[in-house]
Amino acid sequence: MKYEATIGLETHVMQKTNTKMFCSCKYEYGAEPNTHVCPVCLGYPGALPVMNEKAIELCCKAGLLLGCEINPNSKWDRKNYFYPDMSKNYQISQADQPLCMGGELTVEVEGDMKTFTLERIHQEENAAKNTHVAGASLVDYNRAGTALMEIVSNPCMHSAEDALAYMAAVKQIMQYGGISNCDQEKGQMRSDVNVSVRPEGQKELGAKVEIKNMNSFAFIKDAIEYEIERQIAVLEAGGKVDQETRGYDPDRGETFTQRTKEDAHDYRYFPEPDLMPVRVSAEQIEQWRAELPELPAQRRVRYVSELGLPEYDAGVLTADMAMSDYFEATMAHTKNAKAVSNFLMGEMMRLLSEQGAAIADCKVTPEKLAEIIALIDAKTINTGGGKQIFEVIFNEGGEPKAIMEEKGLAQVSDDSALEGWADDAIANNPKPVEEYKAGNAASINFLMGQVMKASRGKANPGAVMQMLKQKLDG
Ligand SMILES: Nc1ncnc2c1ncn2[C@@H]1O[C@H](COP(=O)(O)OP(=O)(O)OP(=O)(O)O)[C@@H](O)[C@H]1O
Ligand SMILES: [Mg+2]
Ligand SMILES: [Mg+2]
Repeated sequence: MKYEATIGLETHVMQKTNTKMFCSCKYEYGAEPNTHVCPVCLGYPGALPVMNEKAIELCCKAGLLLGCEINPNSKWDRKNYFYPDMSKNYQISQADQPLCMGGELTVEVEGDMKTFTLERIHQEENAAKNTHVAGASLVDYNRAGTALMEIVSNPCMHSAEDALAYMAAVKQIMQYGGISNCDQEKGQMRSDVNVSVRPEGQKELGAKVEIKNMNSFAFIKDAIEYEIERQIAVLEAGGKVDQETRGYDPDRGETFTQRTKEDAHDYRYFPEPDLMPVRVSAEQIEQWRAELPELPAQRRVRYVSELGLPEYDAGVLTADMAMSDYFEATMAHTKNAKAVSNFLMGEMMRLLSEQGAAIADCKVTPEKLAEIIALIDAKTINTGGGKQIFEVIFNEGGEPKAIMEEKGLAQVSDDSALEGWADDAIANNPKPVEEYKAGNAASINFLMGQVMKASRGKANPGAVMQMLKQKLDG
């Protein structure tokens, strides 16, 4: 029998707010444990929560970026559970009236464009961080109460590849939108992965297994693939898949039972009596919409249609927001988009990856790159000279013109110098000369190479080619 897998993701994203969701404690990653806490986020009796407006703005903007409807009237609920990561014994969340509803995302998966739909995005507060050590569990409440959104997809994905493409797109959009840094190593983006399997053609979805709190894309891929196979094997053996929560063991590449059968009802949600409903006016939504940044997909289209870049370049440049911002900044000082793109995809990416550096710390500023390109366009230096200058500035800093002079990189177009090198190349290489004259046009490239070498890369290649042709053809 053939089976179809179905996947739905609940993606938790920590928003970039200065303070926590319902109190004025700061959140600082890596701070001394339990130093950013107060009666509200520790849940002392009688302490009253106060809503963080910035978090509401970021959640709504995330919704607008993902095509959601913004709910003008959402409300808060308590999700009750007993576990030390939430000392109040409930988490403030949104049950039936979330801030954002619906939404969708179109992404490329292995060459096909696919649209995945969202059920909702709701605002909630984060739980504390538990660390389990031998014989004990340690709790750090610094993270408790920080602003966290949950982006819930519909069960609309069918493979690990779908899920990864979806998550990568969500991450990119959150980063571009300034909603979150989505640093997975810092737990800023974590997903609960829901997987089920059904015989092909069956209408109802199979029982779902939820793998909670996954932050590595690689582990999510492995866990989904393992789980699909496991569930198919259960069905093939005539068994029934239990609805349960499973954990993923990265060392063994397997999932294992954590908790069986747990339903949303078990949490016993009830309305939060200490907070007013959230009212968002139509004017406010329009103002936020107007503030939204351009997304990678929109930038890609613009780079092709307005700047004339190849699709490939546009895709590479927009994949990383910092790279794309650098490209934009350079374009403020030059009109030569292709030259900028070539430098970024070539020298810049090579040097950054060789040195494990970040573009934000790069000594070649957008202004300096534009200046190097201007020197090339004016034929003051050739492209090779430009690359040398780029690398020097990248490593040591400095000014393009000064480095050009210091290294003697100014291009030689002067006829007498070129003529001397061309004559030498012809005299010393009778074989390629003969081949060229016999009709093998490509042989001239060897002679060209000799002249460039003799000039130590400084000859103007166009002028050299012209000079050689004149001598050989004439
Ligand atoms: N049969 C199924 N197979 C795969 N995924 C499913 C299936 N049914 C539901 N899902 C997915 O499971 C997720 C359910 O998330 P939701 O937040 O609504 O409930 P929950 O898991 O009970 O809540 P929470 O984990 O936040 O306490 C959604 O992403 C949905 O797409
Ligand atoms: Mg959920
Ligand atoms: Mg869940």
